[in-house]
Amino acid sequence: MATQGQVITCKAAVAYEPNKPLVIEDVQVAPPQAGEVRIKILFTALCHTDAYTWSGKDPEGLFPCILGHEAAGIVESVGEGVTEVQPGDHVIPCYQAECRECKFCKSGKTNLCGKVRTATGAGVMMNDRQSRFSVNGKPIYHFMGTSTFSQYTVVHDVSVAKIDPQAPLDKVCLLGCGVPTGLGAVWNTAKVEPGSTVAIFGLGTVGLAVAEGAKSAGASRIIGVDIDSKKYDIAKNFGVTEFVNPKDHDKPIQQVLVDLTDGGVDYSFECIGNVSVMRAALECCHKGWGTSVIIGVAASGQEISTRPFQLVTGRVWKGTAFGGFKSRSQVPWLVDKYMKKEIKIDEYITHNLTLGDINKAFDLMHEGSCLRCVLKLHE
Ligand SMILES: NC(=O)c1ccc[n+]([C@@H]2O[C@H](COP(=O)([O-])OP(=O)(O)OC[C@H]3O[C@@H](n4cnc5c(N)ncnc54)[C@H](O)[C@@H]3O)[C@@H](O)[C@H]2O)c1
Ligand SMILES: N[C@@H](CCC(=O)N[C@@H](CSCO)C(=O)NCC(=O)O)C(=O)O
Ligand SMILES: [Zn+2]
Ligand SMILES: [Zn+2]
Repeated sequence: MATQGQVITCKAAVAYEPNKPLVIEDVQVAPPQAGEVRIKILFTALCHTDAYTWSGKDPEGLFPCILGHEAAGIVESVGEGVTEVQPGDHVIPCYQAECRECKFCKSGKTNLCGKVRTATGAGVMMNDRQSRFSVNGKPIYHFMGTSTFSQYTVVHDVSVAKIDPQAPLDKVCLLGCGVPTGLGAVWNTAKVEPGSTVAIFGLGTVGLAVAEGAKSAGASRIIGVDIDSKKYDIAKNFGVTEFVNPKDHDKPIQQVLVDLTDGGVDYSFECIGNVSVMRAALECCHKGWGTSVIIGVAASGQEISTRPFQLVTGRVWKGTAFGGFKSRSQVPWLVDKYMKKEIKIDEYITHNLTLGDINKAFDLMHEGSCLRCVLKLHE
């Protein structure tokens, strides 16, 4: 192809400083080096974690950078030694890598991968610890190893899932983060059994995907907890059977749930990123076996606490990244499940805009009516 081996100049949204509007720039994207893949990003959604890093509260946040990690595109070119994808392949970039060689991958105990994590946390590529992005010669940091708010991006080959070319990229881009995270938190991390009682704190995309996963796992009661009562109408379509607004109660929310469920829920999920809610989510679990899964990302400096007695008496506190899914192996499987209509995606997409509207898309994210906004990157 004409662009292979060449620097590509394209449009990208650059975050120069925390909370300052993103700037659509002409960005130079260097060719992929050994073990790297350059992807033409066609569609990207916004996730709450992009807003979190942009806010300046992420201890790994680096500026200037190109945010974005929930996307789909087509491989433009590959670097030396890349064997598993080739130009023209349809792919989803994966912020959680899967190398199949490191001690994490080999352990069989986790979906975390250690191969490129130090580089992705430092906003650079492994090979030369440099960025492939620049504006007028000045480097721009990568983000989460994906940087999908750009018409072209460079990622490590261990961070690319090759998917069915028939799958609509404007939909399956959501399988880059929020939907798998919620489904996997239920299926892989908690392993919810049929008949279980479940509480979900926060009914955004992640919480609704937890509801969808819990329904498919056969949970008998799925209690949604949100401070925005408007969420209940939409949440019913994802499997939520009861709704509780903490603002309607004088008692602590954990007590409300314990009273509602004869001693507590079997499983709870925190899908907000609020450490007080994380405590409530643990403490609303049933004595002896209740398990609480932390999904929300809390700001730098925030810490969780509870009485150790809560754990001594059998409650279990867990966390999950990308729902425990092994990215390169299981994202294609999730795409196939969507194609067979076994999981929802379209229902999470409430807005469609273009890259030029990205600041408006972030504004929308803070409105209760927006679940996922998908941006089209090319005309
Ligand atoms: N662990 C992971 O791998 C992973 C992956 C994706 C997202 N996340 C994180 O998950 C969280 C949720 O993401 P999202 O995109 O669904 O966010 P979102 O903002 O769309 O949803 C959050 C919901 O929580 C509700 N809420 C806020 N404060 C509340 C409170 N005190 N009590 C009850 N409800 C409250 C809001 O009304 C909203 O409905 C974020 O922190 C995000 O960074 C983690
Ligand atoms: N740099 C952040 C990390 C935040 C975090 O926990 N990220 C999740 C994914 S959120 C996707 O929307 C994750 O996968 N964590 C595991 C990892 O980063 O290796 C911070 O320090 O707060
Ligand atoms: Zn995300
Ligand atoms: Zn690995």
